[in-house]
Amino acid sequence: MRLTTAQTKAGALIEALPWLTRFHGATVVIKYGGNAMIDDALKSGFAEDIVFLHHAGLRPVVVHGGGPQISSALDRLGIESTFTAGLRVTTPEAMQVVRMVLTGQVNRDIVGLVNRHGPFAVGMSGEDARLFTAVRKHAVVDGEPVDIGQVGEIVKVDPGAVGALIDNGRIPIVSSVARGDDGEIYNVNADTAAAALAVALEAHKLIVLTDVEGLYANWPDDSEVIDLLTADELATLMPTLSSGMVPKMEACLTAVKGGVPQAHVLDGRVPHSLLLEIFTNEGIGTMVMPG
Ligand SMILES: Nc1ncnc2c1ncn2[C@@H]1O[C@H](COP(=O)(O)OP(=O)(O)O)[C@@H](O)[C@H]1O
Ligand SMILES: CC(=O)N[C@@H](CCC(=O)OP(=O)(O)O)C(=O)O
Repeated sequence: MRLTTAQTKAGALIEALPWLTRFHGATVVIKYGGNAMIDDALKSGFAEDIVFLHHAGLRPVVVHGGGPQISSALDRLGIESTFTAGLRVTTPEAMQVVRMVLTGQVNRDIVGLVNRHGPFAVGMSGEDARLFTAVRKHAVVDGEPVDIGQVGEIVKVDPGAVGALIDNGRIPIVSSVARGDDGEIYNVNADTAAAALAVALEAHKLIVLTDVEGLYANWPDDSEVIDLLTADELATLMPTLSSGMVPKMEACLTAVKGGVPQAHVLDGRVPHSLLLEIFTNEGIGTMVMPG
């Protein structure tokens, strides 16, 4: 029997039923960033997905980065961007730009896109209500600690304000800037910040959107995506990973070891990848599970 278009659509909705049941009330922390955040149509689609999750009874929280946007702002100001071990070397001057771009620009853009659909999104910085407290982080290169400026390592998360917003029917949108008890502000990698928040909120899932299909088994060869791996398998792989995948997979590992049952890396270039991952039987991207 040939299915009509309407029947195919009904089939897709019914496929979502067990997942709607399973994830009703679940807190999902979504890291949105970088290169998945450049295209306008994808950005609008991302906002729709977040609102869809909200209406479907999940509790979405967005933590965002904005590395490419920071780099172009620094470039316009004639400030050079350098990275050590995947982290931006952040001078006090660069830190002002990081804060301005992440909290003042990227955060506002995402809040605006979500709020096209209703009064849901509330933007926050990790500095607000002491959400993220950080200390100065040193990168390690060839076994030696290297000063990378005002880059922060999160040592404490107070998720109270985020929880209160969710309980109030809002969708928190959080920039990855942290405060220190020393009075400094710190630039935190957004993957790392998302993992720390997922653990503190006891989230059911951490989803990291990026600009590749998932973790490739033999990078730079992109013919095989690892669809599932345990935390132990990932820990073994960690020393072999490079560039932007290091903080991403480290974030998945931290989340799962911290009690989050599932952490995913998904292709943010695929329209509605969030919905495909959460509400279809196949799932997509790379999933990390405990064990
Ligand atoms: N094993 C791997 N699998 C997939 N991507 C990898 C791998 N190793 C390194 N990469 C690189 O990591 C990049 C993702 O990190 P990054 O550019 O920091 O992402 P984002 O901008 O989404 O935060 C990919 O575009 C790819 O170039
Ligand atoms: C310390 C550090 O490197 N911070 C990042 C923060 C933004 C970020 O993580 O953005 P993406 O997720 O878009 O890469 C940076 O300055 O680029």
